[in-house]
Order: sequence, then structure tokens, then C-alpha cells
Amino acid sequence: MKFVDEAEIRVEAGDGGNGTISFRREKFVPKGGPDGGDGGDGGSVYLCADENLNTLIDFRFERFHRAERGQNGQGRNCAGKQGKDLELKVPVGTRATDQDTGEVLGDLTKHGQRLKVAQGGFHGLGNARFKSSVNRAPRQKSNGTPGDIRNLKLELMLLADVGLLGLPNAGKSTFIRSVSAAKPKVADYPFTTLVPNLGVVRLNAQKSFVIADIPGLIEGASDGAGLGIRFLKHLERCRILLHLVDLLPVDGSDPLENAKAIIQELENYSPKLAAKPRWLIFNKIDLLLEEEVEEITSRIIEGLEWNGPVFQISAFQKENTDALCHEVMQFIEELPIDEQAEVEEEVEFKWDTYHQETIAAHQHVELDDDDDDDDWDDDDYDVEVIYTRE
Ligand SMILES: Nc1nc2c(ncn2[C@@H]2O[C@H](COP(=O)(O)OP(=O)(O)OP(=O)(O)O)[C@@H](O)[C@H]2O)c(=O)[nH]1
Ligand SMILES: [Mg+2]
Repeated sequence: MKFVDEAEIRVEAGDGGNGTISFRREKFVPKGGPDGGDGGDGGSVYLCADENLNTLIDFRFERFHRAERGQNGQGRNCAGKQGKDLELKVPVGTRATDQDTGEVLGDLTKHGQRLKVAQGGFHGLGNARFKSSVNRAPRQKSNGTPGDIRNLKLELMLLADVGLLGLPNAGKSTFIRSVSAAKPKVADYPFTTLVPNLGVVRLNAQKSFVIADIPGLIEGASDGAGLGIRFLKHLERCRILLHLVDLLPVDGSDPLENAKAIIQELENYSPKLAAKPRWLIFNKIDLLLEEEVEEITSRIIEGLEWNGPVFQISAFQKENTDALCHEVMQFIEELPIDEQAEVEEEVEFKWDTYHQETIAAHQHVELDDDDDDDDWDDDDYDVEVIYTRE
């Protein structure tokens, strides 16, 4: 199974509609005031997480996505209609990055979460807005601003519920083969697994969880030794980590020291990861007598001062693996679901203060509502003027 799904798309928000210049025309009102309406805002582009999707493949076929433009303003103080927003559905777990700046715009980690990725243009202002005590017949209007255009990289990160940890050869791949349909390579040498594998553990039609097998960790992994470090970050979104400990390592190493090394690497790498729920899974019990298993496991538990859950399994012979999976499932179900809930993430867009700036630039005196004794003349206009009659 592919680990990271990627797609590159271009999103274009709608431009803002232009403001308009118009003057009121009524039978007995020879010099009506300005009544040019504002334009409508352009539509923005959002990504929306949808748990029913699990791939970004559709975006490879359809790369361009555009939201609606805002309508231009009209006479009689009618504002233009806003452009419709565009919502693109992406799988839960998608990360959006601006390709040109490298900035990560956000991660969509929860069903229904929305992330704005391109801000629609702001509307332009109609001439009615520029009326003031010294200029009762303003000829200014402003144009809408362009909508954001972004080149996005979408990446679907691994959203495994369960992450497997352990030294090379601990039996991680064997375990995932036993409990899921995934068939990663298993061999009696370290670093058999070079890229992470995902497996779906299906307990019944309704219940399943996703498990991730990453390359084994070794001492110094948090400083970059071995391969595991590159993949550790992907475990950050797991809900629980299963730490597999080989009870009879072929290299004759001490299982207790091995377990300590992994925990140390975890803490060095990320305290956040180390604080995740973690269970200790003693593997390869089929190679030992029951008493031996008891002896070694209690020595490890004491040595680690461990008081979390422990399991004794044989990944190879599928001993206790079903029971373990059921407990994992139950644990996941009972874990508060919105542990990682995030509110809609705001991205800063350059036009946020546009509105105020436009008015400030054009207008140096206070607004005045009184519109008698206008000092304008129609023939003065050198810009498009819409007249409306009643
Ligand atoms: N007897 C026995 N052998 C096992 C068991 N689990 C794994 N093995 C063996 O241990 C060796 C390593 O297993 P893998 O599943 O490849 O180990 P891994 O943790 O994925 O190793 P890396 O991918 O190198 O990190 C293989 O020879 C397996 O057959 C077990 O429960 N009992
Ligand atoms: Mg492996």
C-alpha cells in the first residue's frame, strides 16, 4: 500500500466584483445623490475533510479549481452578488502546502473540518461610499481585488490508529501479516522493512482499525541512525503505539536493554510521541517455555518500572494476537474521538485590511449624510456612469 498519496492542484478564488458609479434620477429630484453599489466578494476556495474518501486520486485528473467571481455593483445602491465559494472534498488526514512558498497551510484531521486555501477577492466600492461633505457627487469607485491563486500540494498522510515500534527483527512485519491482509516482507535480518506498510485489521464488518508497520528503530535513531527516524513522525497521529519486544533476539542481546533503548529513542525524538498510550508486547513466546517467558517478562517489567498494559504473543503462530487486536479495538473506541480536534485554521491573506485602506485612501474628510446642494455636473464625468430612473 502506498504510504503518501500526493496531488498537485491549482486553486483560484473568485475576483471581487467592481464598485459602480451611478446617480439617483427621479422625476422631481433633479440632482439625486450617488447610488452606485458595491461589488460582491469573490468566492473563496476551501478544502473540506470527508471521511468517506481515502485517496487523492481524483485530483490527479482534475487539477484546476476555481471559485465564482463576485458580481459588479449596480445602480440604486444595489450591491453585486457574492461569488459562490468552492468546496473541495479531501480525505481526512490531508495536508495542504503552498508549493510556491513551502508554507503548510494546514492539516485536515477531522471529518467536516474546513480549511480556506484561497481567499476570494474583496468587493470594490460604489461611488455612494465616497460621498462626503466636500464631495457630494463623488466620481470615485474602486475595483474588486483579485482572488488568491495558489498552487497547492496535497499530501495524504498516514492515519494509522496503531503504530508498531521495535528494534529490527522484533517481528513487526510478521505481526501485521498475521492480523491484517497486508503482506510486508518478513526475513530474519534487520531492516527488512524499508518503507512503512499499512494494514487494516478487520474484526468484523463494522469494526476495523489501521495499523502501521515502520522500519525498526535502533539506538541513535533520534539522531538519524538507521531508517526508523524518517518514519517516526508518521506515528504522531496514531492513537496508540505497540512496542514489540523480541524475547529471544538472535544476536543474543538483552531484551530488557533493547526495550530501554527504544523507549529512550522515543523520548529523545519527541516527548509528545513518548507520551502517547503505549503497550508492551512481548513477542516470540513460541520459542520459550512458559516459565522462561514469565521470568524474562517480569524482569523486563521490573527493569522498565513498567505499569502499563502488557501482552505475550507469538506473531508467527498467531498466539494471543486476536485477543490483542480486540483489546486494541476497544481501547480505540473508548478513546475520546476529538482528541485531535482543531478549529478551522486561519491562514493570513493579504487583502484582509483592503476595505479600510481603500476608503482611507480616497477620503480625507468625514462622511456626511446630507446630500442637498450638490456641486456636480453630469458632463464632468470621464468614467462610466449608470443612470437609473424611477
Ligand atoms: N519464532 C518466531 N519467530 C518470529 C516471530 N515473529 C517474527 N519472527 C521472526 O523474526 C524475524 C524478523 O521478523 P520481521 O517480522 O521481519 O521483523 P521486523 O520487526 O519487521 O524487522 P525489520 O523490518 O527489519 O525492522 C523473521 O525471521 C520472523 O520469522 C514469532 O512470533 N515467533
Ligand atoms: Mg519489518
